[in-house]
Amino acid sequence: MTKDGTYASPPCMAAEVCPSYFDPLGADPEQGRDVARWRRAERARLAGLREGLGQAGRAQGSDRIAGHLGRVLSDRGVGRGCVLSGYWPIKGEPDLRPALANLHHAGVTIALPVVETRAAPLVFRRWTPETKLVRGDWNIPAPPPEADELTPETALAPCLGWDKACFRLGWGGGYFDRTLAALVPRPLTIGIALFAARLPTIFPQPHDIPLDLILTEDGVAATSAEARTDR
Ligand SMILES: Nc1nc2c(c(=O)[nH]1)N(C=O)[C@@H](CNc1ccc(C(=O)N[C@@H](CCC(=O)O)C(=O)O)cc1)CN2
Ligand SMILES: Nc1ncnc2c1ncn2[C@@H]1O[C@H](COP(=O)(O)OP(=O)(O)OP(=O)(O)O)[C@@H](O)[C@H]1O
Repeated sequence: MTKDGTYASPPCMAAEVCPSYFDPLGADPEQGRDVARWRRAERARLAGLREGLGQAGRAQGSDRIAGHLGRVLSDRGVGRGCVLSGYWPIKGEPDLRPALANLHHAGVTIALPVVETRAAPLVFRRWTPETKLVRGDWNIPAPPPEADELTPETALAPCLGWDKACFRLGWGGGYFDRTLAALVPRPLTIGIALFAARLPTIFPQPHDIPLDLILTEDGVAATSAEARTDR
């Protein structure tokens, strides 16, 4: 608004046409249920796709992603003294454990995500190749409760599916979205995915937070900055 009480540009009336337009909590609950059902089916399909690659196919993909990851991190100045969170692979997720060990030896502090409270943000705890992991929620190996709690500046997020706007489909707990919503400042988030797991859209819901970039065996497949200029 200008000093004389007029608007510098005409007011936008979109909220009067569709009251939910500016209200992130105004999403249609029925549509939300349809999306949740569709996501469950897609998770099963995408997990099957990964399964179908076999051990050797998945290992090849992991090695290629690890190669690209090294470059992406050094391009963005992630190195000695930085805190990076990885993940311990489950259910055919790309296995970046050798890359995490190499980063540790290069002086990067590595953390792993831990579900300490259900339906709450993840906690990140320090990992080194010597850390004895314990079985956490969903049987995911995680550092023990006495490992140092860290705040990652860069976070790797394994994706079952992804879209060009950098939205991620995970295992359905909503953990990464809750975590990114709570972390200030938000870490640089790198989705780790197979190129074939690309979806035209994940039908983003109000709680979904886009990642900064998606890294696949073919290299950087999407970036948030690119998604913004696409609009
Ligand atoms: N390797 C790895 N570690 C990770 C993640 C990951 O995606 N991969 N996570 C990334 O976030 C967190 C764990 N994510 C989880 C996601 C879902 C459920 C779970 O209980 N899923 C239910 C379905 C939930 C629902 O549909 O509401 C289930 O399958 O029974 C548990 C943990 C932290 N660690
Ligand atoms: N910030 C949030 N606050 C409260 N609930 C949330 C939040 N983010 C996600 N959720 C809940 O989590 C549920 C699952 O979310 P979604 O389908 O996006 O999971 P996902 O990203 O695939 O899972 P994950 O991150 O665990 O791998 C949603 O239905 C939503 O109710």
